[in-house]
Amino acid sequence: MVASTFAEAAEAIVAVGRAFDARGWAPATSGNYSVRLEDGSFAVTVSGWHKGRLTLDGVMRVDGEGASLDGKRPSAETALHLSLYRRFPEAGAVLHSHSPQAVALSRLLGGNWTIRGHELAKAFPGVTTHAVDVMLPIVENSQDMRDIEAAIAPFLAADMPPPAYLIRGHGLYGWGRDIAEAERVIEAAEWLAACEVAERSMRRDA
Ligand SMILES: CSCCC(=O)C(=O)COP(=O)(O)O
Ligand SMILES: [Zn+2]
Repeated sequence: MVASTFAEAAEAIVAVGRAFDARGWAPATSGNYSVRLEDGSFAVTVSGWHKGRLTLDGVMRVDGEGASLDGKRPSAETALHLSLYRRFPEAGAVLHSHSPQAVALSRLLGGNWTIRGHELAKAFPGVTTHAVDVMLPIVENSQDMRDIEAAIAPFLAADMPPPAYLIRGHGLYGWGRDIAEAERVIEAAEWLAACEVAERSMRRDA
């Protein structure tokens, strides 16, 4: 993990918001992004901003409990970011996208999502071959972040934890050692979700 200053993190978060919005992964005011800072606090998006139109003002600092350090209101989903940082001390960034393909897939599947036989799975940290199943959990949505944290906790506690997870009817969470790695995880999961949805519709039509 490369420790960031707040200024570096805020610039990177603004750039991620533009990139995700350009790809249709941040409609309306959806999505949120965070980076672990060198002093142990976290840079996170301010709640309610359109993530494609973020400025440095739309990024703020919270402590490890999610308390605002600058009077701004952090993302409503800050607790989900912080639980990932607690579980993975090496994680330097957490990103959350709301794409149509990830949300559609989460609604189509009754259980978790197993990615099988895809070369692109090698974009996930630690995956070195297509010949391995990568399971991304899908947990139920809730307006109470404690419900989502409790639902994902057993998966994150596993010896081989997933590189990302989905919240049903809501979106995708991915993380990495730094924002570039977290972005790669989200990009791979989003592409794989689009592929899965396309494949299922082709099978249905065949
Ligand atoms: C209209 S988006 C609903 C809230 C959400 O899911 C999200 O990702 C954005 O919430 P935030 O408080 O981080 O702006
Ligand atoms: Zn969300």
